[in-house]
Amino acid sequence: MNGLSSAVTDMRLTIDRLGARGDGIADTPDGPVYVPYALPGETVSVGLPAPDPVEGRAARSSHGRVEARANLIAIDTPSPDRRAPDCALFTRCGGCSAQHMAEPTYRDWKRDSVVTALSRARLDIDIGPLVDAHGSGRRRVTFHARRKDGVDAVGFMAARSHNLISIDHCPVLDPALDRAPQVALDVARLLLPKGKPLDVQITATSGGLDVDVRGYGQAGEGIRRTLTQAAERLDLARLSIHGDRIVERRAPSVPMGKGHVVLPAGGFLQATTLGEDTLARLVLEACVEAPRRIRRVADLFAGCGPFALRLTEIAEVHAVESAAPALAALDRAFRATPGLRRITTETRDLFRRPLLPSELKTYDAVVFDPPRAGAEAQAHELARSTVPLVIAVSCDAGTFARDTKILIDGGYTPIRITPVDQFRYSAHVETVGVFFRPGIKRSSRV
Ligand SMILES: C[S@@+](CC[C@H](N)C(=O)[O-])C[C@H]1O[C@@H](n2cnc3c(N)ncnc32)[C@H](O)[C@@H]1O
Repeated sequence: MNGLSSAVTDMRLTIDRLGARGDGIADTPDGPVYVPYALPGETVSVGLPAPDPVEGRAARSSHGRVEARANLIAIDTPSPDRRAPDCALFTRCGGCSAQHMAEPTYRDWKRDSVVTALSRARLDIDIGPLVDAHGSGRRRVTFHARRKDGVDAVGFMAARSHNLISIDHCPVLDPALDRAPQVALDVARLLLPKGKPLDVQITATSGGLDVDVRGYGQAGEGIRRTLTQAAERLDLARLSIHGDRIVERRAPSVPMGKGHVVLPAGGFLQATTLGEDTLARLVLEACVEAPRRIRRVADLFAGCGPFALRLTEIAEVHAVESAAPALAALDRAFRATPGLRRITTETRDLFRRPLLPSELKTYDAVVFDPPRAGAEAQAHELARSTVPLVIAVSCDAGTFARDTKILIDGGYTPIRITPVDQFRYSAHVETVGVFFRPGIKRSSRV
């Protein structure tokens, strides 16, 4: 335990544990103090800002304890679990929070976020080792673009601030995005004179770079012509504004299973190719290993079909999702790929209208992969259903734990929980949970 007096602004602390965002936490008699980039066992000198500034002030939690965020001044006794970061901008750039952790510490910390979320939900379930799914790196990046004092800048938000850090290289990106910072700057320069801050999303596709700009508003004829010329000069696959296609020079497609999906501009895509492959593999394995033959699967929150296009190799798939352009892209890919079983699609808001037990009864398996908010309404309906196999894919450990508890309270048994790391050096972790409803009869697997 550390001593913390409320009047002091500079102090020495010993770090006791890691927090969910990667901060070191010193447990003081007055409450936890969060120290960015500090590791357990380290003695650190920190500054605790006076109570007023919004950033870094000491705040009282709902339990009445002081939760303080300190600034790291110096690491007095470094941990053997500390490593040199890959990127010179680490600690200044807000993109990564964990480049300072040695591999075993990093892996334990990531896996622990799932363990902690499940134990907070009072669930005592075995959790598998973290599966690394960084692969060749992230295939999509969003840059912020601003004009300040007449100077155009493109980059990421600085850590704990609204300032922009200019980027010309990011080591967590796929090499196919090497020229993305320059492309973002070139495109932003044409649009920033309007005076609005922009987000420039760039995706590496089989056809080349796919660029979608947000924040600009309506594009008139003049700027459309200018952007079309820029797409030519920069050799882009496609350039769009708010998903409105300005020019498509080559199809911005990505392979999924045996199909090729032309991505809807700005639509959801798993962060890394290996991440998508890994999540889909875990989903497929669960179906193949099921105690009975899986003939019909509902793929809920299906996006543009990374699971459906692989599941169709073993079963008929009904893909449900709220984004119509994603389902249209899936349907086109399915129709263009010979030799697959049937895929049907349904545009539906699964928060408001989850599939009901009467609809679910025709499926041997249900996969759901919701946004961070989770699939609470759908989990409640599954809990009332007779679906033999449920596979929950999640990008948020907290809502995964909540939905898992609903399934278990509804009679499902967890078979395997696998954390997957496709957002290297960030606090994000994906989880795949496989659940069986006990008592399902074995059927012929042929
Ligand atoms: C995490 S993504 C997963 C997509 C897909 N499974 C994949 O791996 O690419 C979540 C998906 O849920 C969709 N979604 C968000 N809110 C929804 C809702 N209320 N009802 C149905 N789908 C929704 C999003 O459009 C997005 O495609």
